[in-house]
Amino acid sequence: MARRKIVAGNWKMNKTPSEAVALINELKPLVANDDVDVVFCVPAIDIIPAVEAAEGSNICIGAENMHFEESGAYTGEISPAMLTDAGVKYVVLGHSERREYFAETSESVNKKMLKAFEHGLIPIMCCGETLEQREQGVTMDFVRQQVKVGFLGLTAEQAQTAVIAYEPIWAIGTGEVATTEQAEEVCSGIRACIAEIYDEATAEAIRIQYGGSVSGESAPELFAQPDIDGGLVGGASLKPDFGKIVNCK
Ligand SMILES: O=C(CO)COP(=O)(O)O
Repeated sequence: MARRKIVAGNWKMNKTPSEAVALINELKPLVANDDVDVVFCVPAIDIIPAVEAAEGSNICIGAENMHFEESGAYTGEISPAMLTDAGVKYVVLGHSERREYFAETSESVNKKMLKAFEHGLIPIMCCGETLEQREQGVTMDFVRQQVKVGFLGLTAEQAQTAVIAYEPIWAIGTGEVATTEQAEEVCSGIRACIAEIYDEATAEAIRIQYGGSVSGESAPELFAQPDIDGGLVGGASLKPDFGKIVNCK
């Protein structure tokens, strides 16, 4: 069965609640497409107005992070139940910016992956190498390790519904998009890794996105690759260009 494409915007730390509503209203008609899963991952404070603004459209709202505990003394954090109660369907986990600036590790990402599934949230787990790692030729080893640890303890059934976003760190926000060959090579390697951990059926089902300077111009070729099932889009998800990315053929 063909995998359904999934195009997600990662707004990062952009847009106030009122700006979020305005942007969703602006982009709603541009991203209307029932053949693709369209997700807007927004800052925590934007979630409730974003869910309301997206109601009746094909847009699902995602979060950019969550804590791995149910509740408790974790000042400033957001729990999985808070997300689901607010109408969130997806959650980005282990983005390289969180790994770099907020000390996230593959182990903490794994705890979050397990907790997300307990709450029926679909995780979009990010992985990807630095420029230095690419130059040293260790990209695939590094990404495989991120995936293996991130997926520890997940059942095949859970793994099949998870989304992995391959985001080479050197391509994020730099305007330097990976070549189609580089992106496909790693995404197919990730799929092979899932087949090793689980089985072919799980590898065939899991959706793998590419992220890193995706634009309306670069998306068609990237998304046409056999192992790339859509994208996780930063900067361009805040603009009408996101409509082109969602609708690219
Ligand atoms: O980090 C990204 C999405 O999570 C990619 O960001 P850009 O599309 O701005 O490069």
